[in-house]
Amino acid sequence: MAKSGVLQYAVQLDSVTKKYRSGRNEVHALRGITAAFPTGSFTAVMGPSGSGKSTFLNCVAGLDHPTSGHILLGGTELSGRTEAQLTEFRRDRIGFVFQAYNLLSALTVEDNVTMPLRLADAPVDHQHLSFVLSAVGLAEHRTRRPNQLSGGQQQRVAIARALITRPDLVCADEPTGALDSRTGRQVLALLRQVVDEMGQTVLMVTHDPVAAAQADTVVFLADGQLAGELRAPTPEQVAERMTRLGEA
Ligand SMILES: Nc1ncnc2c1ncn2[C@@H]1O[C@H](COP(=O)(O)OP(=O)(O)OP(=O)(O)O)[C@@H](O)[C@H]1O
Repeated sequence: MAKSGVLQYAVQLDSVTKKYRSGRNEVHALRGITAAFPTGSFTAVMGPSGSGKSTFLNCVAGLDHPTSGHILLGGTELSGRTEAQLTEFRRDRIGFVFQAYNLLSALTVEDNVTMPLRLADAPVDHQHLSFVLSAVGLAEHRTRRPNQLSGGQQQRVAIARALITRPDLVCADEPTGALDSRTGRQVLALLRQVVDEMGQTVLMVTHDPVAAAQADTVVFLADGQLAGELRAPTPEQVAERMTRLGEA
């Protein structure tokens, strides 16, 4: 999203490579990725199985180290940081939404959502908490526990938890993978709303063309390299591109 006429990027990658050693073999999971994702944008990452999507997301989120290249998140260079610095960076600057909601069953909705603040020893901004809980439609359920919620509601808690620190980036890995299609659509609409109304930046890995079509842009990976992108995509265009990349 342009601010003061200047395009700002939440995430920038410059020539990022990742090699894994697997026995005697080297696997080139990422082969020189250069890309930039504007602040306030919603991007889906797609590609055939093994194309490097998870590696890409893990490197951007500071969960894994690139072998070479640079990643800037909110203007901060990730390389050269210690594990402790990366842990702190992730906690404060990145929100995560996974296929499995990863909620703590003994805690209420509200305590799950504020967990990242407690881990950071940061005070709870109650106004922001109420805003986030309302935004995800859980204001009425703040004292419930996860087992008293539907799958879609649990994913909403996870999204609220991802937003509570006002992160530079929300990383979503198959966020609708465990949901039926109707509930999945509601969760995607919420992610869309988070981008449009809160100005959040969302990067989402998905296998689902319908999910990807909610994004502003879909970037495709094939064999660890960028293989094009689609702006304002339709599910049909995404599915057709995936078929061409070798995945039905
Ligand atoms: N820890 C690891 N050690 C060795 N090789 C790995 C490791 N993690 C990933 N790879 C390899 O790197 C390549 C990219 O894997 P990655 O998981 O990023 O792909 P993906 O596109 O997310 O796949 P999927 O859609 O199946 O989840 C694959 O060849 C994979 O086998």
